[in-house]
Amino acid sequence: MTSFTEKLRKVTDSIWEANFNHPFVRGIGDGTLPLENFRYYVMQDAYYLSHFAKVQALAGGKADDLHVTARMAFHAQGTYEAELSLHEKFSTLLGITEEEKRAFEPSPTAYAYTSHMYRSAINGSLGEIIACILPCYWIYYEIGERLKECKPEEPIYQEWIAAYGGEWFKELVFEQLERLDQLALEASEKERQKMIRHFTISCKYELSFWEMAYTMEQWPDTEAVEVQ
Ligand SMILES: Cc1ncc(CN)c(N)n1
Repeated sequence: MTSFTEKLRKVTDSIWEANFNHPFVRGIGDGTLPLENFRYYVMQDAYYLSHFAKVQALAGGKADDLHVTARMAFHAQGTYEAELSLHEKFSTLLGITEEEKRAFEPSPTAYAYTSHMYRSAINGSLGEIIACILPCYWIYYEIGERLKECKPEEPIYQEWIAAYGGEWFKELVFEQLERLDQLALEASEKERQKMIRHFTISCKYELSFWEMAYTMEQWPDTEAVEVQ
């Protein structure tokens, strides 16, 4: 029998392919991505991850089972210790200054994606939240697997690939896949439909996030807007 997560993967396959083929992702693999774009990405992604960790913790608060609460807290800690510390390291290597960090503003896409996750965390069940945050785990895991054999010259890109192609990340991804399959079995049809919707929107936001970094997205220049 096809599992719920296998179905999710299948119905969103074209969005996944667009993620894999995005020039930002390909550019990490072959080393052609300008560091300026990666620098922009690191700053926006640090913002994204700091909210992702909070949503993981909020999901833990929705669990009936204390073991799941503890696991979600562990996942939030992993986001903080592993992923955000990697970004700290990249920030130093890329010369991102304290002043730049203070002046930082989330881009429209980073703001919208994190808002989408909070929406599921406030209104949704544990299953809905996991469905919403799963693309964040799963798409990066598959990208890590696909780029594993690539040898970009840039050491920062090598390290990024090694992080998402690593065993620690794989275990977390598979744990969440199993969890969501179990929650989907226990859920009503209406809840499963919401899970599919949250998951699909997040897959699209993952794609938008690459595009955001590739174009170094900015908010509209309000100076240029004439007030009538
Ligand atoms: C936007 C985004 N999505 C997923 C990941 C991988 N946790 C990430 N670092 N950033």
